[in-house]
Amino acid sequence: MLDPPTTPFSSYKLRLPHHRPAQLEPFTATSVHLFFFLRPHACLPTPPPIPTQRTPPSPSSSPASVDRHSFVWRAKHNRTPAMAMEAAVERIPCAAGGAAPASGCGGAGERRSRFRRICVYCGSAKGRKASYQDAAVELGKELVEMGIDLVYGGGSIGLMGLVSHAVHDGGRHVIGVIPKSLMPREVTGEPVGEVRAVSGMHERKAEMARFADAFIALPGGYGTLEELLEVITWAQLGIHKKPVGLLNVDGFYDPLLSFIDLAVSEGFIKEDARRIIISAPTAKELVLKLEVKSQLALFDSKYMAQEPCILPFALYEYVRSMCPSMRSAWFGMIRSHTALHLSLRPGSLHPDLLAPV
Ligand SMILES: C/C(=C\CNc1ncnc2c1ncn2[C@@H]1O[C@H](COP(=O)(O)O)[C@@H](O)[C@H]1O)CO
Repeated sequence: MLDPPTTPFSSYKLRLPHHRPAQLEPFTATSVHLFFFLRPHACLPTPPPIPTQRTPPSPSSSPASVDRHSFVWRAKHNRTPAMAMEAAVERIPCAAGGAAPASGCGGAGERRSRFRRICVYCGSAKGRKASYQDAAVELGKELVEMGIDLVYGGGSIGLMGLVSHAVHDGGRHVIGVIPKSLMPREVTGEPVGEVRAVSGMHERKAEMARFADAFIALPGGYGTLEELLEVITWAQLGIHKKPVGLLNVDGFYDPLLSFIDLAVSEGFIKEDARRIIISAPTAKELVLKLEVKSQLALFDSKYMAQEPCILPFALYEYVRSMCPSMRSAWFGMIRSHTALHLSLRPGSLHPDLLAPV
């Protein structure tokens, strides 16, 4: 059973079945997929070989046929649901609501995220509202909490200074990538951490993107928007597969998101390209969503080609086990992510995911 929704997010725990057996739903044939979904990519087993003789997917698979399909898949991987669940729980980051592993969970320096380094784009000004500044510090602390290093545009002015100091003070590594022309202290202030000088703005953006496993934009101005839109465009073109997040502090990015939705409805941006952008109002939620998104991409590339019905069930199991207050956000993400797969196997989406959020 999960804690009531009033509990702070960081204190949610996923209960193992042997902790509260009476309150957990029985394992389903699909529980096993949680294991594969949550595993760090380095540990993923080799995907099953594509059979030479395949039955083509029926145009509308029933849930029963999906269960059968899942059962065959599980048999191939030779794991019981209990083994899978135990292993999966071990791998859930604590801040994501998972049970703390025996080794302990927390403290600066320990990496508990699948991301090694996140690139943060943000204002060289602080903005008018204190909430923007608070969010920059909160994001820095979240990176520390999750054991993630920072790459950013260098310098210590505005929100850039707040986030970089928070990460540096928390003991994580900070890389500032800065063009030589912006290096004078009177332009950008005194940077913390490692400073990498580059010849110009283009090289800077390429370097920042190369170092990062994911991107987050805090509120900012032209510079932030330009960096953000470029990295979204690169994702659209398939230049990278790293997740991109908007920290939508106090609805700062609502007008931009509305504009992008308009561009979708007017036929200038494709639906799936719209889904490149992940947004959340708090750093904790955003980092977690980016983790989920990153897992989705991994799961897709490893398994979807062979087993298109697995993903929706794996995700459903995953979300069901997490913080209730975030379920609707995740269900929305999963629904849109699986839209493509629905067209392959309509019966493969769990009915709960079809309900409005
Ligand atoms: C010329 C101005 C400030 C120069 N200072 C900057 N130092 C470092 N990085 C900067 C600077 N200005 C822009 N950037 C990059 O763009 C983003 C912030 O731009 P915004 O327009 O403030 O949103 C940031 O992510 C940096 O990478 C006077 O403005």
